[in-house]
Amino acid sequence: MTKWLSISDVKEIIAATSAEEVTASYLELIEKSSINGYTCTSDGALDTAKMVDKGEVAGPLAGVPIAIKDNISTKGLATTCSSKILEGYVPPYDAHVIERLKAAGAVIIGKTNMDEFAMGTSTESSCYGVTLNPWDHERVPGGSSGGSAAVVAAGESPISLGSDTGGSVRCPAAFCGVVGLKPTYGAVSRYGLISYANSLEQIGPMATCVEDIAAVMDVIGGYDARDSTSIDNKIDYQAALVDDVKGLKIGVPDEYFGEGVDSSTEKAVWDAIAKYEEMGASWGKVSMPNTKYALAAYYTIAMSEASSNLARFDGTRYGPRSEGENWHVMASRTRAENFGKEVQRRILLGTYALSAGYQDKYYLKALQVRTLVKQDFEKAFANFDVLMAPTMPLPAFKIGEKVEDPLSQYLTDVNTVPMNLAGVPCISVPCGSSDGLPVGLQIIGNHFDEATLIRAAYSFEKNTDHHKARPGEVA
Ligand SMILES: NC(=O)C[C@H](N)C(=O)O
Repeated sequence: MTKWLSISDVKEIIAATSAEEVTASYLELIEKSSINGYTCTSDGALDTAKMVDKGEVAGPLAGVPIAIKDNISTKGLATTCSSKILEGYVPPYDAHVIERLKAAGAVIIGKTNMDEFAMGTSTESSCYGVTLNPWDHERVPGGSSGGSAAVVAAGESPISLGSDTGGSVRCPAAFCGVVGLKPTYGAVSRYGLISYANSLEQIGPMATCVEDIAAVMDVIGGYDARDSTSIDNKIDYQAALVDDVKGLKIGVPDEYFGEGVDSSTEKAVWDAIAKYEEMGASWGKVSMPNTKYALAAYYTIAMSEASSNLARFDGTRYGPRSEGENWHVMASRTRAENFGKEVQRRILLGTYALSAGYQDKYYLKALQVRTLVKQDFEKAFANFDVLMAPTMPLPAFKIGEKVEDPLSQYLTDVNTVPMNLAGVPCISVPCGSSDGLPVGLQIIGNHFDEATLIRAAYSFEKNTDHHKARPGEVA
């Protein structure tokens, strides 16, 4: 079996052999892997595949393996958010997206490594250790869904799910040279996604091609009453797979090409925009003046929400418990001993931002900035169909390079956090390289206009070869 299969390749191989053989060969690849992309594999994967072969399970993804980020609840399969505090936690229920995938016949092959509680841009804060970037084992795969991107880039799963709070799907997709979509806020149910910052995050797919992104979205997208922010706005993702961008109006925001953007990254993105022009689209500059405040607002809001969401991990209900003479001592010891450094930093900063006397100064200010950022997008979409920018300002950095200086790591999120503040959809597609490392083109759309995003991304793929680049075998 060849590596780096698309969903249609997998289906062809299943037809010629069996779903069981396909699943078994992926499990074998995972077993031999040297990138530390998975936190565990699923014991039930082969059973599901056998059921597909017997015709007991059918659906659009019948027999197709999918890797799942470790913060998405999977019934009977450990879900730890790559944190010691959830060691041994096995959810008694499936997240909405998992229910949908199972009903579509997909084979949940395993859980993927991530930054602890999705807090990071490198997967280095995982309690399981970093995942290696398949393009260069000395570099990070991006984060926080680093495992989900790396296993697709390494050919260890055809597709995967990540979650994106401030770039967590798009950043690793860009760093690993795969496609990653963050849907409109409310397009995919968050039921069963362990919350980090719930007003910002969405579950999104990763794959080697746009076609597969659309196929997964058709399964996981749509309304779910169990998530109060789910919106009933059904999109036909696969119908948007049309190779035609004639007349498409592209806005290019200057603010996304600012200080610190790597020159080869910038060139790859401009080359992509020139390609769109050649394909019949037009482009113009657009100003998004509040972009410069987005990063500070994002981190204030994300940390505030995290400090509240993570209060539930206190040793009472799940995970390990430290000894203590009363509940308070037990809970604080459990938290101090089992949350990692980055998570503790964010809980402290978030608690501070929400505390009496500071709330107006930080949290409420950040919410006001959030409104301004949203207005920038509204104005831009009055004149343009999509916006384009580099997903990340630089290619994958070295493991350890930004560990001691968390601010320098936060700064790498400049181009991805505004979309989470605004709730708009965006996709990262491979568009070239910088020093042999993949570069991602970020295409941003208006609320619930995933169809235009998919059409733009698909057309690019049909007219270029960037998405076919694969990491060499790195020793
Ligand atoms: N979760 C994310 O989307 C990643 C972002 N870098 C953060 O740490 O918040």
